[in-house]
Amino acid sequence: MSSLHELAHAKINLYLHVTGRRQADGYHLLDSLAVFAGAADRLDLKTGSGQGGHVALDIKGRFSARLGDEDCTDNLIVRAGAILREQIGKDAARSLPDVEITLHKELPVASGIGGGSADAAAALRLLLGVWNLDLPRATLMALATRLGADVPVCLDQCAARMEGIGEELSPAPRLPPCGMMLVNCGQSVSTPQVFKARAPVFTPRATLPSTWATLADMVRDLATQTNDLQEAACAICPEIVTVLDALRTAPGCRLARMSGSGATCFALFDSPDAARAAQAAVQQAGAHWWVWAGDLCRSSADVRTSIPA
Ligand SMILES: C[C@](O)(CO)[C@H](O)COP(=O)(O)OP(=O)(O)OC[C@H]1O[C@@H](n2ccc(N)nc2=O)[C@H](O)[C@@H]1O
Ligand SMILES: Nc1ncnc2c1ncn2[C@@H]1O[C@H](COP(=O)(O)OP(=O)(O)OP(=O)(O)O)[C@@H](O)[C@H]1O
Repeated sequence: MSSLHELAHAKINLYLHVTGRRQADGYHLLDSLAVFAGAADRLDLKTGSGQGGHVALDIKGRFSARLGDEDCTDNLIVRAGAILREQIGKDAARSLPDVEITLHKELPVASGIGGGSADAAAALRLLLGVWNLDLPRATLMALATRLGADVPVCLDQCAARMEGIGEELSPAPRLPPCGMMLVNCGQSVSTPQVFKARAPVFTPRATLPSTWATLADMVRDLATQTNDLQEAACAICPEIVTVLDALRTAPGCRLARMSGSGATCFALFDSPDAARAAQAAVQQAGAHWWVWAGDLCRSSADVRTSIPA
């Protein structure tokens, strides 16, 4: 019996422009810069004795109750297993070992930091390894996109520019040293509801450099960009405004903004230590808030993934 582990890091949208809309299915076309924070869920996998590639899921951790009531067949981790079995076909799937996955759910659910997507991507990485599957990268990316628009970027967990509906990935500018704080007020926000509620205007694609040498350079550029979902999310969940106020007035905060479709907001600081130093002040503004401070993953060396390039 082998035991494997993967971290599923939080995805943060430093900016998010809605640039258009896809005719076929109404999905929105995006231009976004996704980065990954040290905050993460953890997946532990053990192989079982049976065969057929069944994925049994047990959920623990701070936010497990948010998923506990749901039928695990809907969980993106179980769906990742199903999509891989479907890809290789029924006959080949029959000989796959069954697995038991424990999800330690430490990221808030439906919160704009792609926790479910990161879990799905981590499950794909684990299952590819334990089932010894060698899928072409393009096939894997297509499967990931079927699981969710955020899943492709979560496969590598490297900072990337996301375009298309999120599945067209290109390298991000080189990131400067900095620290990050994440705050979630505890209210789940539905991604489709936020997309539906936004004003029907589009923002052009951003112009990005190849490198940001300093945080000041990055903040100067980010200040000219927006999260086009922030206004709609604030209307649905007004406590986001309180969170943003607390972040903006925190000592050392250089920029504060909402991530994804909310409600989680992030703030950038000069260093992880500067972010951690401001944590208590922000927590005071909302005792029930989830507040995390630390590092941004700045290169692939900061995350452990097992997907070949
Ligand atoms: C807002 C972001 O978090 C930015 O990174 C993502 O675009 C959302 O990614 P996700 O949660 O993986 O989204 P999905 O599960 O694929 O889609 C949820 C719903 O959001 C809307 N949706 C999502 C992505 C997109 N580019 N356009 C959309 O309109 C659709 O109504 C869709 O039914
Ligand atoms: N493993 C999982 N973790 C979190 N949510 C999951 C998981 N599996 C299924 N879901 C469902 O997916 C939905 C979105 O969850 P998630 O936490 O990824 O949202 P999000 O942070 O808003 O994502 P995004 O930033 O990609 O929009 C939730 O409503 C939840 O019920």
